[in-house]
Amino acid sequence: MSDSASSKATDTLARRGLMFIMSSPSGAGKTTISRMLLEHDPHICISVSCTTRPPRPGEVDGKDYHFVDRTEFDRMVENEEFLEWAEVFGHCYGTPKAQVKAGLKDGQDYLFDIDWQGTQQLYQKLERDVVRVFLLPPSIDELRRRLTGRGTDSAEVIAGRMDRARSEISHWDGYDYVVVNDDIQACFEKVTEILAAERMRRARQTGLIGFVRELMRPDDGAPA
Ligand SMILES: Nc1nc2c(ncn2[C@@H]2O[C@H](COP(=O)(O)OP(=O)(O)O)[C@@H](O)[C@H]2O)c(=O)[nH]1
Ligand SMILES: Nc1ncnc2c1ncn2[C@@H]1O[C@H](COP(=O)(O)OP(=O)(O)O)[C@@H](O)[C@H]1O
Repeated sequence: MSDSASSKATDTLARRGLMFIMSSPSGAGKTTISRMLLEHDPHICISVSCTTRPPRPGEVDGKDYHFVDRTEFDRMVENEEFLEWAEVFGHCYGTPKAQVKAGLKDGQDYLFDIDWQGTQQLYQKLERDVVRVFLLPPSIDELRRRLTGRGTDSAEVIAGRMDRARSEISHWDGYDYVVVNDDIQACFEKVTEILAAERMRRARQTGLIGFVRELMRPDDGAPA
C-alpha cells in the first residue's frame, strides 16, 4: 500500500463521537473558548441547550440557546426530552436528548457548555463518551474584571455570579482536565490538544478492529 493510500485508510476509520464538556465559574471563558473551537474544528458541533433565562443582547434563539418559557421547560422534563437538566442562577437549563444520542453513533462530536450538575448527570449516564474539562480563571480579581468587562450583566447579577464562583470552583475535582484560562490563545491550544488526544482513544476507534485484522493477515508475498 502506498503512503497516500494508507493515510487515506486511517483518515476514514470509523470512530464513535464524544461528548466534550466544558465547565467553569461564570466569566472564566468557556463561551469564548467554545466559540473558537467551533470555528476552527469542523468535526465538533455544539449541543444547544434549552433555557428559561431571557436572551442576552446578541444571543440568537436556536444558536446560543433554545429560549423557552417555564411551562414548556416543565413539559419537556415531564416527557423525558432532556439528557440532563439543572437550575442555575434561578433559571432552568437542559440538554435535549434526541440529536446527541443519534449523532454519537455516527461519529459526531458534541461540545457542551454546562455546569457541574449537568456534567455529573451526563457522566453517570454516558461515562464512556464523556470528556470533562474545567476552566479556571487566573485569579478572582481577573474573574471579576472579565464579568464586568463582558458588559452583559447588571452589577447585582455580577455580584451573584461572583458569590457563586467559589462554590463552582470547588467542583474542579469532578473533571478529567483542568486548564487555567490566562492567555486565551494558550488556553485554546491546550483544549484543542485534549480533544485531539481523546479522539484517538482506542475504545472510540470502532473501525480499528477491521483495520488491525487486515494488517495482521498473513503476507501473501504480492508486491505493493
Ligand atoms: N446543567 C446544565 N447547565 C447548563 C446548560 N446550559 C448552560 N448551563 C450552565 O448554566 C450556567 C449559566 O449559563 P449562562 O446563563 O449562559 O451564563 P454564563 O455562566 O455566563 O455562561 C453556566 O454554568 C452554563 O454552563 C445545560 O443544558 N445544563
Ligand atoms: N483569557 C482571557 N483573557 C482576557 N479576557 C478573556 C479571556 N477569556 C475570556 N475573556 C473575556 O471574559 C469575558 C467572559 O468570558 P465568557 O467566555 O463569556 O465566560 P463564560 O462563558 O465562562 O461565562 C468575555 O468578555 C471574554 O471576552
